[in-house]
Amino acid sequence: MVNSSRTPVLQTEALTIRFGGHVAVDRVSAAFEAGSLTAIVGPNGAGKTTYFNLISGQLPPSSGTVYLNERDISRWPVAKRARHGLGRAFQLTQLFPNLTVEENLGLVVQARHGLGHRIWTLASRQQAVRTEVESLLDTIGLTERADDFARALSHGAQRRLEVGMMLAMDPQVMMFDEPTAGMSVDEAPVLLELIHRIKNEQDRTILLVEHKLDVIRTLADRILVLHNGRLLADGEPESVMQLDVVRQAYLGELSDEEVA
Ligand SMILES: Nc1ncnc2c1ncn2[C@@H]1O[C@H](COP(=O)(O)OP(=O)(O)OP(=O)(O)O)[C@@H](O)[C@H]1O
Repeated sequence: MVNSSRTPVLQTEALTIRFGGHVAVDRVSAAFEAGSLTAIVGPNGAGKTTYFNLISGQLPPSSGTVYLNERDISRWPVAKRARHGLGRAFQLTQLFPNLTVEENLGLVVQARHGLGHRIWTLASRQQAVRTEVESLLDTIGLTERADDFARALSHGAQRRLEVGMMLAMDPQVMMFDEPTAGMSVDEAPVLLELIHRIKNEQDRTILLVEHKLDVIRTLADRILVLHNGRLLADGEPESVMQLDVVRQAYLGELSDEEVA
């Protein structure tokens, strides 16, 4: 449940981007708190992925602001946003196919420790990295596959390894754009369960672009509905999904004039 008295970790204020004459994201203001999972929904072309790109830094806004812990990060490049706690699954983290699962995780953990703990001895640093990698392997359910090459994993397991690599960066915010796209019916629930656990066990702020209503109902504390780049509704899933305007827009039955 979102507690509105807490300071948001992430916030967008009148965030807007135009492509020529087309406004793909149109003055979207929303705040996201620690420990919350927000699903961003809307018909095809509503602006969901573009909104994500503006938050993670792949696109610069035409106007409006993105705040991370109350700092204006609107003009920061992707890598700087990532270093300051914005993690985006399957984009910022790239697997090394010819390294093992354990080595992939170790690289990210090592990079973080190397930067943050220069005064440690080599031995204590190596031990800390090992312990953290073991814990990550357990979290993503790949302990048994630790010595396998990343390229040998199934699509679903590779996505879980990427989530593990993102977790290794210890982000405050985790963004997932249709995380189960292209997964088999066996693989999708495993990844969703992992996202659920991350949400429950850790105080992460999670943003999820998702089309599947059952997934949204299971995972989300809150739904943002985008339509033609505008924020059409924002609230708890059950009440938002009841709104006629949302049902019609979500199903694509509403003309642009009716929601303007
Ligand atoms: N780089 C770009 N240049 C021009 N138009 C763009 C660009 N990126 C997105 N758009 C347009 O902005 C609108 C929003 O696209 P976006 O991909 O964000 O929608 P979406 O809600 O994520 O859709 P889907 O559910 O189909 O992925 C679309 O009309 C799209 O064509």
